[in-house]
Amino acid sequence: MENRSLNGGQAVLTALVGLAITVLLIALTRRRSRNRMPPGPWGWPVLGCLPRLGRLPHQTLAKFAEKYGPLMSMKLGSANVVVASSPKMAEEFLKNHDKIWASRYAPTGAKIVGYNGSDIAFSEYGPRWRYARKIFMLELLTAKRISVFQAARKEEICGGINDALTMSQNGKLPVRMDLILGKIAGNIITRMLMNEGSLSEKAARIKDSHAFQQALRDAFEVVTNFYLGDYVPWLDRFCSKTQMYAVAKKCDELFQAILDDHKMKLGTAPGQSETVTTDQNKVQDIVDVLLTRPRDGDGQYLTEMEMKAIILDVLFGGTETNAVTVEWGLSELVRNPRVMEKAQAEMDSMVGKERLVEESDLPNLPYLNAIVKETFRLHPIAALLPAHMSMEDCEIQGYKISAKTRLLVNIHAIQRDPDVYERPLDFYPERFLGSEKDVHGLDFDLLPFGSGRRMCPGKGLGLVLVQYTMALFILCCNLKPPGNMKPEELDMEEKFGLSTPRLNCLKVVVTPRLPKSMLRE
Ligand code: HEM
Repeated sequence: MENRSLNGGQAVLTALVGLAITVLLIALTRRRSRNRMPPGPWGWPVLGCLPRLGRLPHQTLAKFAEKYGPLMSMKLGSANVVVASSPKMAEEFLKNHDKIWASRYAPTGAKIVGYNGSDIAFSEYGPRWRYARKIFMLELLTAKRISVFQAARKEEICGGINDALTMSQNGKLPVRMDLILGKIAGNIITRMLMNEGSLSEKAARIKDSHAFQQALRDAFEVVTNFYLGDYVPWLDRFCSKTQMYAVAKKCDELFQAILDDHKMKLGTAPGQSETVTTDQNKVQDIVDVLLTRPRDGDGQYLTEMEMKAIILDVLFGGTETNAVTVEWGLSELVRNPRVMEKAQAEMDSMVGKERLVEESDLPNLPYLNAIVKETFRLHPIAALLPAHMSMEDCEIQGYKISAKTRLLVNIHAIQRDPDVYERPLDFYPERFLGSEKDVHGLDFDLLPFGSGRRMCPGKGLGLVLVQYTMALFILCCNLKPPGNMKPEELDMEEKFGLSTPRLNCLKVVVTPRLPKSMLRE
């Protein structure tokens, strides 16, 4: 009897000890995961995972995510980096914890060319960034200003198509579309910045000069090129920055000349707009607006340096993005004649062949819009969003991520997620017909412009540029691969960078669908 009650007591004791150990283990596991970074791939000493990223880091990171999950962490050099690779994770960072992650990591090249973080794209989150971004969105790129330059866009795109047709000699010769599209986008954006009517001869020469185009290309390279000091800061002193400073100086001289020219015409200095009389009938370009905007109620105004940084943002943001996206879009149409024929049929039935398509036609062209969305999905300009940075510690999915961690959102992986998109690698615009899904930053599985506080402030202009350029090409030309190349043989290899262009430029033969004279209407 005594023995039995002893056994019973032992059993209760054992159960209690077991329970205590279980509770302790659960508590420990929870605590460890609270203090733990998300899982991720191994890295080398000093360089971390950098050598493992390869030529196309967005694709490598997508493969890592298949193994380690949609929230990964790793060291790139000595930098702590987290990578979000699913729509849910993108929403966690860009919506649920947006404020914490709204700062930006600025690479050295961007700091040097971008006036040490005075621009919008690479500046840290703070009052000056908020101020400049507000002006950018509410004063520079208003719907009204975008619409005022409608005729300029049409003229430049028609001019580019005309050039392509002339160069191709009725389909005999292949044409480099990167050059045609780069020129169209560059001309449109510089006209919005520096409208012809407001330029002196000197400034007009600067705008059209080879030196200006070259300086912008060089600056883009400086911002985009890999720089080891951005990842291993103690190696910074051994890396040469001479070239970066030379490019920055060249750009600054050109931007200063543009400002000075406008100032001379307006008779003003920044922050002294009270003295300015502007001709109400003249279309104000972006530089005019920057120079003539009155001081704010609290006495704030943009310094000349900030204005030049904004000019750089407009040139960078508005040119490469548009040209690269349209080049991908046209590549897909060349590779998929079925889609091209369907798009041309829509164009013929909605617009006809007696006139050119107008921007006001765009809402009535659902298939074209689906093509543009599908292009943004398969070929996002920012395959990885430019690195965001956390301003304080942040807990996500039970993982504790420390302040100053860099965030990469893998848009490439998200927009090819087989759980979201059936046959994700196919170019199939029909998937968007009748769907509410759009690119405005609310659908976390389609984020070509990002989302949240850092989302692209040029989305309205960017969309219309891509849609309208595609529309005019679809209406006015036939594009085919050169020689005996079959459409499906066109290579679609990517190059990694701030934008994600084609590795090899698109070369096609171009023939007219409409009389060439219509392009000069
Ligand atoms: C096809 C067109 C375009 C695409 C796909 C595009 C895409 C993007 C993306 C993905 C970002 C980063 C968002 C993030 O970090 O979350 C961005 C930022 C930015 N874009 Fe665009 N963009 C386009 C056109 C434009 C245009 C036309 C402009 C101006 C004229 C512009 C100016 C900017 C600026 C200033 C930023 C930095 C915003 C910030 O950091 O606060 N973009 N864009």
